[in-house]
Amino acid sequence: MQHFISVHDLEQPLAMLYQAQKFKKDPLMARQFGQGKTLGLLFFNSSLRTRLSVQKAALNLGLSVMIINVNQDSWNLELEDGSIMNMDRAEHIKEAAAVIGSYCDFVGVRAFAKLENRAFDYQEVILQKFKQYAGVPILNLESSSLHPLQSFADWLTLEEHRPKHRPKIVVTWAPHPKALPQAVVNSFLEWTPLMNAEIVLTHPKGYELAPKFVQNCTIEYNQEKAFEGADFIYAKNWSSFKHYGQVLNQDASWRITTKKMQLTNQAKFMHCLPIRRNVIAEDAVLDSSYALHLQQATNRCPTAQAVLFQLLSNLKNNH
Ligand SMILES: NCCC[C@H](NC(=O)CCC(=O)O)C(=O)O
Ligand SMILES: NC(=O)OP(=O)(O)O
Repeated sequence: MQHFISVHDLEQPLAMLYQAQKFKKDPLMARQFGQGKTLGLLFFNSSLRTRLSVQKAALNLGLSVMIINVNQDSWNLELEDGSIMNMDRAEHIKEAAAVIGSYCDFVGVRAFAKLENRAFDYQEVILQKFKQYAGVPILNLESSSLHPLQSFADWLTLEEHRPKHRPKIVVTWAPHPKALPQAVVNSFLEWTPLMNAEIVLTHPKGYELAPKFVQNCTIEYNQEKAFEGADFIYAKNWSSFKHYGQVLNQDASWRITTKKMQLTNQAKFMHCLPIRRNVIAEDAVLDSSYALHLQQATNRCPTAQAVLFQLLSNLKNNH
């Protein structure tokens, strides 16, 4: 694995899962593996879990970590080729990526969708330019359209709670006041073929996702019907893909409640966090024994560690 941009970069997904399970049991089992190597982490957007879990995973492997909040701590970056840079952007991504690549052995990048121009967002311009100009492996810390580190932690969490039968996983849209990216839900759907489960996606009309992400799931517009017999409820808000970046409704009847959870097969509740309480899901759901959101967050460490371990192994083999 040279880069970790999406699930498609995994050469042996099951081996990665086992590696994450091993790191969960014994986080320091390879504590010198990364000695002398440096991981750079670049954030164009806010983060709590990704920032801390990747840092923790790196420290467990003996890596050095450097973090920068781009646009706040450093210079505003120009992304367009050939632009005349006489406005507010002081540095071009070509130079910035090359410089960072010369200081770091690999680089993690978080750059959310701006939700203004669908084609631009889905081309993953920032990530691709880093890949092109940094000259080192790139790690996706949530890009415009994908969040593979989250999906990997979700997969580990699902495996820890897998019922004896083939589970039914329902991915449900839930209301939110702001326009959010589609990255988490796209990415989760992209990882579901690894999960040996029936996947049902439920959302209001107008919230259809990009066709390439919904090939392995059934779409059910009636949320209550979708919940019947579910073993896992994965809640997430996203803004419209079709009417790109728009909030089409904030219909509170889509909120996850204990009453709705009773329609399921004693389903576990999942969310990637951060979550707005009593908007996406009510307190009683988040404070219940069937809520897995904190376990998902915990699992961000061993899964990130497995990814870093694999990238490091590849680096070492190539030198
Ligand atoms: N990394 C996990 C999710 C990040 C982002 N959520 C947010 O921006 C929530 C912000 C808010 O609730 O105001 C998203 O949906 O992609
Ligand atoms: N779930 C997740 O990626 O959280 P952060 O946005 O806080 O990193």
